[in-house]
Amino acid sequence: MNWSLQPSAVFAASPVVPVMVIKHLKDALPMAQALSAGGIKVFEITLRSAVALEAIKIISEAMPEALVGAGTVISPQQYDAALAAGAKFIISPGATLSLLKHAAQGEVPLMPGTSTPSEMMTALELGYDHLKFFPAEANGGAPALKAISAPLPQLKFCPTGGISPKNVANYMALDCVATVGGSWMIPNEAIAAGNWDEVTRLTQEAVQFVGGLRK
Ligand SMILES: O=C[C@H](O)COP(=O)(O)O
Ligand SMILES: CC(=O)C(=O)O
Repeated sequence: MNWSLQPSAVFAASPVVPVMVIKHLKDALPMAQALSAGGIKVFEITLRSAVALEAIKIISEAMPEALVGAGTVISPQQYDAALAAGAKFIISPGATLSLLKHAAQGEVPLMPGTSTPSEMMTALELGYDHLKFFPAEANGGAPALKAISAPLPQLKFCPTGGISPKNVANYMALDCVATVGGSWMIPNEAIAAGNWDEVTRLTQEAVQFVGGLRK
């Protein structure tokens, strides 16, 4: 890999990676600023909305110090589009061979989503050792990740999907976990109401709590 940034730097940047769904472009900057005010330095903007690429561009330009990446990238074409929009890293819910091979030749790191030993071994064979464990809770949560990762100690994970203050400590207790992804600090009601102070408050709480659980 000849990436401009190491995935380990993305995992190290914040104890929590906010999984952002931006439906309206007007929310892009206020959401990123509210998260930043709460202590977040890394942003995963999911390509789940029509304005996502534009949101990546706006936030990257306005906050050059921020590590702005794209999530829900499921094809080589989307990898290229996110890169062109300014994404510094790419996250996927899955690990197709076409995406793994494409990103291995690309400029920015891909953190593919995996949930089985075979997917993890395929990713490792192609040079990927920083992976997402997705969807974490639905796949058995921290006990499952502990068991799956035991024979694969080379791998580091960012578990995502169903993580909340109630279960996050179970993940952070694992040697293979230094950061988790989630959307609990960006509730839909707060976004709809433009209640960015609430997003900052929840983010501060999350960063302090999860940061305190780092080893
Ligand atoms: O698909 C869901 C995202 O990965 C975030 O998951 P979450 O909303 O359960 O935190
Ligand atoms: C959920 C996830 O991993 C993604 O949307 O990229």
